[in-house]
Amino acid sequence: MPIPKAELHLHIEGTLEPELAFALAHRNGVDLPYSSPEQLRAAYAFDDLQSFLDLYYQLMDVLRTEDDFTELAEAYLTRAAAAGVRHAEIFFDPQAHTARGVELDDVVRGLSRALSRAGERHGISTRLIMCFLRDLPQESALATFEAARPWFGRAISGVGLDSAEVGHPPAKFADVYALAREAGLHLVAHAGEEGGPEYVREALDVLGVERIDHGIRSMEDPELVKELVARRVPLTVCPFSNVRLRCVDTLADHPLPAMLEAGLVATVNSDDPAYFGGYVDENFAGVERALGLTEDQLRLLARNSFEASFLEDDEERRAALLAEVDAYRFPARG
Ligand SMILES: Nc1ncnc2[nH]cnc12
Ligand SMILES: [Zn+2]
Repeated sequence: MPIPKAELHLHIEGTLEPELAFALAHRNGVDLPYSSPEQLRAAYAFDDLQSFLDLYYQLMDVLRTEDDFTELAEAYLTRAAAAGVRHAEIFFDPQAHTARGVELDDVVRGLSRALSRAGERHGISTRLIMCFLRDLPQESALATFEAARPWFGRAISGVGLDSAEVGHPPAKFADVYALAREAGLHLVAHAGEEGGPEYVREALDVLGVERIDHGIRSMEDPELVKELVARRVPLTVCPFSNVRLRCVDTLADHPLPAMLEAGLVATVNSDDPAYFGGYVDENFAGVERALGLTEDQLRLLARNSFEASFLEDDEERRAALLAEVDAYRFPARG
């Protein structure tokens, strides 16, 4: 069994495997511009974040009903359990669905149904984080926030910020983050993926986020790194994603070892595993192989994932999961 871990950076729409996309397209009468799952998978060659997002938003069109969202999340949770995931904080993109005429309540109800069964079925505790699309105006995020209010503190635990980063700095969303803070929600944001370290700085200072999603470009600003270390702000790093979206040349060039060396609270996650070549266990195995990470470093990454998770309402579970990590024995290396 892979080492126990929390997955903290996972877009549920990014777990839509080609086979499920075709099954849902058939069920819902949606035409896909590909003839087979194999042909679709062959289109997964990206030049940058935008070229991925174009396909990601296009393929989402197959998700129409509450049941579709339940099936999507159930498939992820089944795969995540095999990856050693014991706690998952899952992103979703409400605006990408409501813009197509899918009701927010259907999305949340469908996802929640799978998430609420995950403890019993898969031994996984879960949280749901609603992301705002940063390439849309803040007014759209504000309207989404108000529509989602009935779910706060029940199905929805936090807000995040994703989609095209460059040209859409965190400060654009200062008002909606202030409201989310007042509502008692957790705050995270993608920053420093394609955008520079100034995006990370702004997410911390203006939005007041508790975690940074990606954050790899923080490494370009030593003062920022010092602050992230001192404040123990976690970074949810996604190695396969960074390579597939050409933020990093190859896995062997990934800054993860330097981040750990600097004392950052880095974690390893899969981002959009159906598109980027692997789930979180495969990301762990990939960095182990390409970067020669030691067992101590792998254990630290797993510990960091639970320490960075929003489990403060269940400290007993956090402690139990950390104890599982400490007791884990790695298989003999071949
Ligand atoms: N890696 C990523 N960056 C920004 N937005 C996203 N939406 C889904 N995956 C994303
Ligand atoms: Zn992401």
